[in-house]
Amino acid sequence: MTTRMRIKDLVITPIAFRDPPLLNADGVHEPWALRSIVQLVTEDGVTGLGETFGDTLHLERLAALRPHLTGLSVYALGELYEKAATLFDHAGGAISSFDLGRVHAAVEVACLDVQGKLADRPVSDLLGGAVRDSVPYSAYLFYKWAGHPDAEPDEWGAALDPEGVVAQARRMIDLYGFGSIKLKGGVFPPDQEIAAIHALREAFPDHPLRLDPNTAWTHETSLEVARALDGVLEYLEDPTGGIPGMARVAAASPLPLATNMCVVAFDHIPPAVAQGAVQVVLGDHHYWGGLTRTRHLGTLCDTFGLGMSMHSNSHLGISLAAMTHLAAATPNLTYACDTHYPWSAQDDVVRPGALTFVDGAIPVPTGPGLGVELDEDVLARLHENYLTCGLRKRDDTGYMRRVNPDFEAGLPRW
Ligand SMILES: O=C([O-])[C@@H](O)[C@@H](O)[C@H](O)[C@@H](O)C(=O)[O-]
Ligand SMILES: [Mg+2]
Repeated sequence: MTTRMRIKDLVITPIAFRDPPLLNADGVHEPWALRSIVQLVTEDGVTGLGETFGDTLHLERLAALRPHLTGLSVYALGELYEKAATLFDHAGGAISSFDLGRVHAAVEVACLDVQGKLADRPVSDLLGGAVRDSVPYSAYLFYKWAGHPDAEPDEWGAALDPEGVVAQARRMIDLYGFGSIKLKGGVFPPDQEIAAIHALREAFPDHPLRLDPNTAWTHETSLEVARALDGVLEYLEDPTGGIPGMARVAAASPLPLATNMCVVAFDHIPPAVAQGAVQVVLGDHHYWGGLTRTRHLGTLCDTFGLGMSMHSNSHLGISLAAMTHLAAATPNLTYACDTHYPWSAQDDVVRPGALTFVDGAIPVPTGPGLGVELDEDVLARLHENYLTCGLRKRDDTGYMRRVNPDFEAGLPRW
């Protein structure tokens, strides 16, 4: 094996970037979002990039895996998975499939970036080849405060009622050209969120719409909302919790149900399919063990007649590039992908130019690997933010409670 293929080191840099006060069922986003940037270096000095979570437990797992990567081929993805599974005792139940997937994904994406660079091919080619030249994303709207407490209002302003939500949609669509819209719900009583969806429908008659309350509703409320928005939404995302709960709603819902909460690992698929719990799975390579495994998820969704869409959390451009290659190579990705990118674009670690929205879609990068370059100066600045911001784990509920001590976190809320 040539040294070009063998892993010498994995450099993991935790970072923090500005995040607006976006509201959700758990609370509100803190002023900083955590992430980490992965640089996988081969013995010959080829570097592969990855972007992953930044919470302490995940960073500790990556640090524990790091010495076991030395000498491994960047092509040995099966061996990589087995090493991580053994190290964290997946068979003995010490780590869930979901958490193992998170760890594996962090390294796998960087391996694919190296593979692409060695072969002088884009990552989409390594995943079976792009079936589309560009990947559509949706405008991901959030109820939000005008600014963080004790800070100036941000450029997006407040969105706390249907008018505010429509104004946010208009700004985001003017800036990026998105052709479909998702509203993060679970924040206000359901009738207010139904009113916001109707306002969006009136303002944007041709945009497919989605609503995602992150399990804030009971079975009865979920069905009431599904019936009220029948013919208005393309799907309803995670109205209630758990596979059996979703199955109960799905049995009577006129709308298809989607999830990124009750089906997040391969072992969730058999019960979800057997119970008819969901009609659309939102894949996410950061959860599902990387790009190759999420591409396999696409095939499984196709096999079982499930639609496929893509989930997002706060992220930067390395993740956006990876998502774009994956979505480009997944034929049955039947919906525009979610992305938080407009909320964090100002702080990107990727040099400008490789990823640009055109009419709400990202043209698939054609350069070798992920096709993006790291800006080391921005990385250093965001790492400094991490060192000084004091956050080590996302805590939307704790932050909300510091502002509003009466906030009740229990779900379902309505
Ligand atoms: O960023 C948020 O507040 C979202 O609610 C995120 O945490 C979810 O994971 C996600 O976007 C979703 O679709 O559920
Ligand atoms: Mg969701």
